[in-house]
Amino acid sequence: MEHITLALAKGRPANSTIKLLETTGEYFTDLHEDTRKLVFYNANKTIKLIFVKALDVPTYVEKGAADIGIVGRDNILESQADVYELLDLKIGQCKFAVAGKPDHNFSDTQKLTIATKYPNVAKKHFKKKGQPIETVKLNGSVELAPIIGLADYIVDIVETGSTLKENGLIVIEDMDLISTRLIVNKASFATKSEEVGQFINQLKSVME
Ligand SMILES: Nc1ncnc2c1ncn2[C@@H]1O[C@H](COP(=O)(O)OP(=O)(O)OP(=O)(O)O)[C@@H](O)[C@H]1O
Ligand SMILES: O=P(O)(O)OC[C@H]1O[C@H](OP(=O)(O)OP(=O)(O)O)[C@H](O)[C@@H]1O
Repeated sequence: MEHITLALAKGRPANSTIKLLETTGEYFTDLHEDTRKLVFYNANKTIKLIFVKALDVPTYVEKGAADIGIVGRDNILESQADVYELLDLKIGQCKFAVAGKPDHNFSDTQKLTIATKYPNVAKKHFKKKGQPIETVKLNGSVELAPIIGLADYIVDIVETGSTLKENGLIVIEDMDLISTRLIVNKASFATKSEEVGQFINQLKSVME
């Protein structure tokens, strides 16, 4: 059988994903060592595991540099990559939301400024509503933007809601539900169907 390349998002959900892979019996040499290595192999070298910045995972998969990717749906939506999304790993569950100050009072016709790590997601959401916006791309601490006056609203991830609460913000509108998903390159889905199918079934069997 051909080997498959699996791109895993670095960051918060990585540890749970690795645990899930190990539950299927796949252990990766040196993975738990204190190392800067980014490429790992399972025992019989049928899986090459690469660690990639989360937003790059859909790009690796779309371009075929990885056959399979495991990454948050937030990054899949933001990347707009043309890939198959085949499995919800139910890890890293949160949601996208529009949030702002409780006393927000902006007219619908006014062009709103939205601060976000996810400008494509924000643009798509407000376009559907016919609301003109301008986005300000931030890379973290997004909740600061409405407080400081950098933006009218934010589009960000909400999990427990405590970051919003502690900064005096509220959810104004719920958006998409997010969790860690398995995505597959369209060509690999056809040419490596057996390997890809087996990998997905292994995961499914330990999730039930
Ligand atoms: N409360 C949460 N806040 C942020 N991300 C969450 C949360 N809960 C689950 N997630 C998932 O975890 C992923 C982000 O993890 P993390 O913040 O560690 O990534 P990161 O690599 O630091 O991100 P960045 O590339 O923005 O630096 C998100 O893509 C999302 O799918
Ligand atoms: O609803 P909560 O449980 O409070 O979680 C949501 C917060 O977590 C994320 O930030 P992260 O910790 O990734 O930090 P960041 O500001 O660097 O993006 C997200 O951007 C929110 O700020």
